[in-house]
Amino acid sequence: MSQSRLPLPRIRSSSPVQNSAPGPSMKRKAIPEEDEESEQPVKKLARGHLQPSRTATNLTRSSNTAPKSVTNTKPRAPTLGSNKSTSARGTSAPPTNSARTASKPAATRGGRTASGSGRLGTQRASDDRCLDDVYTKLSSIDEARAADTARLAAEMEAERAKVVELQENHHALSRQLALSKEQELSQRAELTIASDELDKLRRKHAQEITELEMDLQKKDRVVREVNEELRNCRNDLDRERETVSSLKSTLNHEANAQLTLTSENRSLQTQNTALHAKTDTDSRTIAELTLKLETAQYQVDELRKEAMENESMRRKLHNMVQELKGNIRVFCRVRPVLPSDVPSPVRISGGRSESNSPEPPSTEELALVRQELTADMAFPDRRDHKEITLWSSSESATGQERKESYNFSFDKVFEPESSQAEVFEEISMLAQSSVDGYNVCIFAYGQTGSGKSFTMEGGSQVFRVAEDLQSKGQFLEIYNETINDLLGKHEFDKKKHDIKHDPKTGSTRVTDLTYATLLSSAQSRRSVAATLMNERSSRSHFCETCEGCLNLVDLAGSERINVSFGSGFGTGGGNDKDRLKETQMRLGDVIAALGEKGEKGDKHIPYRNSKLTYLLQNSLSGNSKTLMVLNLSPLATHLNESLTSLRFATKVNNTTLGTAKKQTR
Ligand SMILES: Nc1ncnc2c1ncn2[C@@H]1O[C@H](COP(=O)(O)OP(=O)(O)OP(=O)(O)O)[C@@H](O)[C@H]1O
Repeated sequence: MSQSRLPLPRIRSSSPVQNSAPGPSMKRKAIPEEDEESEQPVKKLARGHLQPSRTATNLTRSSNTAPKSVTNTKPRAPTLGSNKSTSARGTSAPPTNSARTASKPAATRGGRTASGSGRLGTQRASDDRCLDDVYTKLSSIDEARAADTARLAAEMEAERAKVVELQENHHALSRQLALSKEQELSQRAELTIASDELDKLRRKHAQEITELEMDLQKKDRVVREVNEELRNCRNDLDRERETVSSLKSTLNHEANAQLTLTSENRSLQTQNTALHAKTDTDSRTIAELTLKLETAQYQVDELRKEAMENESMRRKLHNMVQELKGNIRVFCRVRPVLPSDVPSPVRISGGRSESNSPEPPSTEELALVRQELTADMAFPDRRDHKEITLWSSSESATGQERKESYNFSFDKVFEPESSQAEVFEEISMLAQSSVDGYNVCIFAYGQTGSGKSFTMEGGSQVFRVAEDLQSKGQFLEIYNETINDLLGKHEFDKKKHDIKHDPKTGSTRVTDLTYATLLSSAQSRRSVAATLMNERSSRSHFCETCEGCLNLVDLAGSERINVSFGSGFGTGGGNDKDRLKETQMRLGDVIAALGEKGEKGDKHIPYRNSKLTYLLQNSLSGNSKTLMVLNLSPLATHLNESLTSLRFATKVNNTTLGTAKKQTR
């Protein structure tokens, strides 16, 4: 009963629902759904109708859905009469009495008959009231239903109009669809044709592309070649640019130089103008000077003539002086004490041999040691420097020290402190004679290490005269009675050299000797050997000859040969020693014979006894000027040797060679 009091308007158009099931609640639910379903397609159709420009496919779909929608939304005709079970509620007419009667329950009627009449009457009255109420309600329901029906009819009408409209739309759309299909077909045909054409075009294009690709490859190659060429061109260009830039800089440089030159040129032109003016002045001066010069030249010629006459006079006088001095002269030179003369312990410990002090010796200590080492000698002639005195000390038989003095006098005595220049000063006087055309022989004599070579070669001063004499010279050494060409190709040349004298001219010649200009080349090849006595000892007799003008003789060590060779050399030493000593003796013999000849006049001179004396024959004869330089060691240990040398030199000094003759060529 409570369900019958639900709001009635909501069940007004539920005729299809009436068939379905039992409860009114279900009816209420179904109605809105159906309404919505039936309304939705209509809305859709309306939208579809409003969009007729859709594609053919869309249109087809729309046409498929449209009829369904139409079907669904087709308004149903009222089925009031057809549904018997709902006819009472489906119609709007009020229910009839018969129906009301028929609807009275049978049980109610039977019960009233069976019970009491009072209670039944009451009961019937309330039932009637109820029934009246129901009828009242029913009549209001009927009214509402009638209103609903009218509204539904109106709605149905509207729906029908919509359906008609939709159908029209549908027809229009169908036509449109057909048209579209036709269009589609024609378009498809066109498409096929277009596709064929496209295929053709594709093939054509493919062919064209192939050709183009080939062309492209060709062009690529060309491009590569062109690129390569371009690169080369760029490189060339870079090089050209560099060249251009360097040329530009050169150009700039040159331009600057040109500017400088131009300015210099201008200044030079100015100078030139000034110089021209000066030249004019100078020309005048020159003319004056030329005149003066000519005058001076005349005077010079006059003076030259005078000088030549004076020179001739000088030579005569010089020769006279030399002759007055004697044609054989002797110089004596004492060398200084050398550091090598000082014993090594003294050199290291400074003279205090007992001390191991590494300190070098003081100057005073060294002077003291030197004094101790030096022989007792003096040079008394302080003015002319012609004397030397030596003292020897010995023990007397009584055991007392006995001192003996020895005085010697020579043409010149040089003290240890004498310089090479001083010695040369004196020697050059004689050497000058060779320039004047005399045969000159200068030989150094003395014991080993006494300074012969030093005097003859030191500073090459003597040889300067030789160079003045003649540009060429011969250099030889006599070693073991064999002549060795010092300018030859080998150290000891194999050639046999002979000495040739020309009695007519008084000249001497050695066969197969090499001529040369330099003394140094000869000196380097000289046979020099270290001996026990001397660090640098020449054992050869060294001679230079030049057309018999000047002979410079550096003799081998004299008396000390015994000492130096005796302990210093092994096999063969004795042979050398004997020969050297023999040479000295032969020279002494010749000089002694020359001295005696001076006294006797017909004395035989043994020149041929040695190579050296034979070579020097013309220089040692009465026709030449001879100088013997006696070199002495200052050491006390060499005193005896020094005395022997001094005695030999005195013998030579006392020798008279006669008058020298001038060699004319
Ligand atoms: N006046 C001097 N002043 C300084 N040193 C000298 C002097 N004389 C000689 N000497 C030195 O003494 C050493 C020996 O001299 P040099 O070689 O001239 O002797 P030498 O007589 O030619 O010897 P040898 O006969 O053995 O050839 C050399 O070292 C030389 O320099």
